[in-house]
Amino acid sequence: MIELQGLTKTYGGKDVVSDVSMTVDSGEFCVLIGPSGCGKSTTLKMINRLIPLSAGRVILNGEDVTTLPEEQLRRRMGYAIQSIGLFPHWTVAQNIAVVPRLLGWPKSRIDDRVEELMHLFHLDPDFRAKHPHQLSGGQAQRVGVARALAADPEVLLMDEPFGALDPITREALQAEMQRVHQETGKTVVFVTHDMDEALKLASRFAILNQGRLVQYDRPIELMFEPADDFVQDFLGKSDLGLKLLSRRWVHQYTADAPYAGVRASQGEIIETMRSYGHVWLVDDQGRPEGLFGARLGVAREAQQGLGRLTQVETDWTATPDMTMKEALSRMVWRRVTALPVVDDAGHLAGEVTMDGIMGRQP
Ligand SMILES: Nc1ncnc2c1ncn2[C@@H]1O[C@H](COP(=O)(O)OP(=O)(O)OP(=O)(O)O)[C@@H](O)[C@H]1O
Repeated sequence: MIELQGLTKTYGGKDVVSDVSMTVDSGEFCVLIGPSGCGKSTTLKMINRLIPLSAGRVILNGEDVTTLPEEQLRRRMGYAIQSIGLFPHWTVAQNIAVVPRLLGWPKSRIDDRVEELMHLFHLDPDFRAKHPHQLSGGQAQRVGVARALAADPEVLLMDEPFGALDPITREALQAEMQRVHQETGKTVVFVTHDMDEALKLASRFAILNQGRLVQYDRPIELMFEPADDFVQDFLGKSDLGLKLLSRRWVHQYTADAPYAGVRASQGEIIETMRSYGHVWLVDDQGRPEGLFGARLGVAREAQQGLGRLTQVETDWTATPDMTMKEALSRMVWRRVTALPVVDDAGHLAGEVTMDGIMGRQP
């Protein structure tokens, strides 16, 4: 666990990081994100004292980081950065072993650890003896992260570690990072300005603006309860809403569906529609056949009576295990504000609606 208490950095009389307080719990993947120049890197570098604090404290598992000897600090906090900083004349194995060697580990323990890390990062054993110039960008970055983890630190600090990579390599490394985080359970503090990357990796977002921490929350809370207009605008420019819906399921949003049997009288159907704004017509087996109302562009027509019946076709029903993003896409494509949710037998089991998406926090 890391506690930042009133972290402040002043340059030339101006606070570039101002009174940042937050707690990163053990095993958390915390992403520092915000516009360029908002103080992300400065905050990160103050955590491991690469930049001295102007005010505040950093507490690592109960101990004040400013009182830790340098050597302990390097052991307990791994650090990986975009430009990697591998030593060019050293082999991959020597580069990974930097901190263990500084700590005076015996050679056999170092060799074992290097092997373990190369395996963890899917680096071929042949790479042990290679030099950094013989590696691709992605391989070098893996070595950089492996090096940061070498002494099994309590915390891993990462400053835009994948920023310089092409999109495909970057995605591969993000997936790898996700896996390594799950396998090692490390506490990670990760700086990025890339919202996609943040969403893929973060369990918590720390959003900074002009040196201040404006919100520290889980992604879902950011979406439903942005702390202020800045956060709302910042997130609004990303497709966070859609990304979150891609991780939600239709069964989480399913509500009871207003319906009428095919044999229902016109009066009954109209009455249900008056109450709910739309009504599903189901056949004798309870399978949805048609929809009155809830179709964009026919609302006025529907108000005056039943309006046009929209035939339900299989490609716009939803199933409970479908993502909400897919359900929303079907709604948009079919220009309807409600989709029938059907069970395995095709029976009407409920509905998902545009209002439900807007109003519900599953
Ligand atoms: N050594 C320094 N002296 C003076 N000002 C500095 C120094 N280092 C950083 N700053 C200023 O502090 C502010 C925060 O910088 P920082 O690098 O932490 O931002 P960032 O959020 O990581 O930005 P980016 O996303 O562009 O990397 C910036 O306005 C920067 O100009």
